[in-house]
Amino acid sequence: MTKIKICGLQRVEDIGMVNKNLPDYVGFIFAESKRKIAKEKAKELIDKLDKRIKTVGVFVDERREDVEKTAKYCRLDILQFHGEETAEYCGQFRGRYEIWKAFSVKNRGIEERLLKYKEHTDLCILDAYNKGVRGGSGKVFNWDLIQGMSKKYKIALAGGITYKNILEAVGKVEPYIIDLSSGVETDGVKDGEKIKNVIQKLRRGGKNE
Ligand SMILES: O=C(O)c1ccccc1NCC(=O)[C@H](O)[C@H](O)COP(=O)(O)O
Repeated sequence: MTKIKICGLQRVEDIGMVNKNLPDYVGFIFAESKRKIAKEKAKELIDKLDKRIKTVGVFVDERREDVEKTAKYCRLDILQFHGEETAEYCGQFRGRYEIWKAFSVKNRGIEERLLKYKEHTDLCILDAYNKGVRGGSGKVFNWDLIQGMSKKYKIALAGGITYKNILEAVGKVEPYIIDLSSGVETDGVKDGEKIKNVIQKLRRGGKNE
């Protein structure tokens, strides 16, 4: 069964929504973003989170010491690097945390990049390329560019996934995880109905619609 991550939680209400619907992972953005959260607030939310849900901290080109501080303080399970971090940088945290590295997909050259990180990371997130925006853009990329990739790499598919295209995404890319943020928001905040619908749709495979 494809796993699901809901990214960019910021409010106590968001925790209520995920606790009801139990995605496999939730993400907190510690980088510059409209979804940025302070580590103190993230900890407050994580303390209220259902223990069956794993926590992912999202960082962009952060100093190692600051990542360590935030990860320890919030007791994160997984570190997601969404910037220009090198494979060696990612590898420094390995063993203590699960390590995910995000890549924006522009062309078929993506596989060469994934190969460099394979030994140093646990999973790669394939996301849309958008000039000036690191993640959470709500834009879909051309999935043909990563055809067959999930056979060789452990992959999370991100970028513009919604209730409408989630099953097509799973069928075409066969990722280990589907990662969503914008697609479960209304007017820039997380929407409980959208979270429920998308998780049910994935888990029921489109049955009982
Ligand atoms: O979501 C953000 O605001 C963000 C900002 C900076 C770096 C990463 C960010 N998000 C990372 C994610 O894992 C998102 O879930 C992923 O990019 C998909 O987003 P969306 O296209 O909105 O579903």
